[in-house]
Amino acid sequence: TQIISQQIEQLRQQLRYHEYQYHVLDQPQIPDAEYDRLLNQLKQLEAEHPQLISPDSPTQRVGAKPLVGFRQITHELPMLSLDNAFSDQDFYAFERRIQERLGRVEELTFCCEPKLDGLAVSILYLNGVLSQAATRGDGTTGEDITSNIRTIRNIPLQLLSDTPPARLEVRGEVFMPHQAFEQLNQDALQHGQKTFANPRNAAAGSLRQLDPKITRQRHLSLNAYSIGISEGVELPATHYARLQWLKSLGIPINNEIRLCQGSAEVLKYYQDIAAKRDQLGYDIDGTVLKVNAIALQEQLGFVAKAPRWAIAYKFPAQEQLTL
Ligand SMILES: Cc1ccc2cc(C(N)=O)cc(O)c2n1
Repeated sequence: TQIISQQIEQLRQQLRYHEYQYHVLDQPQIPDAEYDRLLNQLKQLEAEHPQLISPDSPTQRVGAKPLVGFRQITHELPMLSLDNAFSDQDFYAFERRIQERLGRVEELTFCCEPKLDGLAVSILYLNGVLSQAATRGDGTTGEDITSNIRTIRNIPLQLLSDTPPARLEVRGEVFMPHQAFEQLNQDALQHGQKTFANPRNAAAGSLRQLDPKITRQRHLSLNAYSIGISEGVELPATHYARLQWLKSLGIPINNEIRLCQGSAEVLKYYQDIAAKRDQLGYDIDGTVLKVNAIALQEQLGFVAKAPRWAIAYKFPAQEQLTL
């Protein structure tokens, strides 16, 4: 069965390539019917040779049996939330704080993207194979939703690289496009089931299904927005380049991501996205604006979320008594 296993491996590579062309580049090379034919051919071969089935085969998307509950997963790196700006003034103040902290004057480059209104997830690839996925949860601990994440068609079960990193944690937003949301609520109405108030709730409800066969029917989508853990790879020096790198591995990123030089371009981007908000086909609730250079990100670090309801009122520094 050496020939058979070669046939199976060749079909798997073909299917992964076409999934990448369709879901990541939005440039399918073959009609859907041809893709389905290849997938059915692989299913047939695997059915005849079950010992050759592997979890990263494109046929292994629909998870196993329903879970009885979700395992907890602790994120090695906390998944952070973002501070908010509500006006141009807030953005100018944000940029000024950064410049002061960096002691710089020249313009900053920002990586700008729409802020998807879904829910944040963490997906771990071990040697290029999708091994574990979790919800953001409270930022430190989330729920294991691996079997549900595997059913999302634009998430690759295996990275498109011959030399994948030993460990790569992809962070991104899972969302339900408007078309899928309308379809889901229509079906729910016809079957006397509860409808969802908005795509975000629908995505959350679909990801927290115990039965992956239900999640699979919900037509969710992922857009990656950052890298968590990475081991065994030299990452690019800017956020934008890292997102392009993820895309080259077969991880879908949003196609409205742009680099902007200085605050004027950033605020123009914000207006551009606001203007096209209703044509995107999915819900967004703003934009996310990040300093592009990773070295500057590391220099700036994070501010632990101090409570807004408490303040320490300090005494003036005491003059050190010289004895
Ligand atoms: C660091 C971080 C945290 C949450 C995020 C959330 C989104 C989003 N909802 O699209 C995009 C980002 O670039 C994010 N980046």
